[in-house]
Amino acid sequence: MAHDWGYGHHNGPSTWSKSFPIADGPRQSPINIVPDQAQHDPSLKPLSIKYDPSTANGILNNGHSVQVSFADGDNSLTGGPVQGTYRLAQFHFHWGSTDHHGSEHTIHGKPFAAELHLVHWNADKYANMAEAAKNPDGLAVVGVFLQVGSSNPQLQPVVDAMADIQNMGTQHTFSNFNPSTLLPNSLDYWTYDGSLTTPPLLESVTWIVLKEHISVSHEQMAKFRSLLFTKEGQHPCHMQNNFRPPQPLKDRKVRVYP
Ligand SMILES: NS(=O)(=O)c1c(F)c(F)c(-n2cc(CC3CCCCC3)nn2)c(F)c1F
Ligand SMILES: [Zn+2]
Repeated sequence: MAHDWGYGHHNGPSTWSKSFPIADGPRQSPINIVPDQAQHDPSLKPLSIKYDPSTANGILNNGHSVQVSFADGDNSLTGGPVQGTYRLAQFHFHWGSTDHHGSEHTIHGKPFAAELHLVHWNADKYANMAEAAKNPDGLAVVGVFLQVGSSNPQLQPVVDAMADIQNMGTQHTFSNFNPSTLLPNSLDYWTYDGSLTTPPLLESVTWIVLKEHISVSHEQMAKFRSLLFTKEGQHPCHMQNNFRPPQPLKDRKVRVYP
């Protein structure tokens, strides 16, 4: 069944529950994070992230975001709230039509201009990403807020590659890129049990949202918004506001490290 979900008036987040009833489930993402209500937990560990830049193997406009994928390799997320080793599959972004909104998670109800998601799957327990995504401990996504300010040179290779993937369905080679250059200095985080923020909205994600943001310039954000939701030849529709709003916390607690 071809899904035509998107972020428009007729196929956006408020319509997703029609095809994906889990949209109203008990552990949906994103959420609003209230720092003073987050709980300390002595069992939480520091995050350990090690990536191999040689495994970057392409950049894609999938009609929902810009995504850089990685070949299976020595890209590990360990420690933090997770047990075992999670392997990086891809990273992508969500952003707004202005610099004042666009992130998926919010802090005290405040959105950032954009949010980077580094998607990892539990390689100790599952054979691949698709298998992992069907299990409650299958995925771990690191979320990093982007705040508009000075230009971020570490983002520039991704921004430059956008010229080659303007239309939905286009991809380009993208190699020798180390996504840890996109991480802030501090790996302090909030964590909670959640879901994919796009259909199929599977409730298989341990979310790890970093407290420290990275910078992005207004001009770099304009390049994100130059991407298109639409295919070549279709009436062009700029890729922006590709974020799901915060979902009910329900019976969940947010924990904080340290
Ligand atoms: N915003 S998010 O929550 O970080 C986020 C993710 F974590 C994802 F894993 C995906 N995702 C979706 C698939 C198809 C798989 C197809 C097989 C079944 C699982 C999904 N690949 N990656 C995704 F699109 C996304 F937006
Ligand atoms: Zn995402």
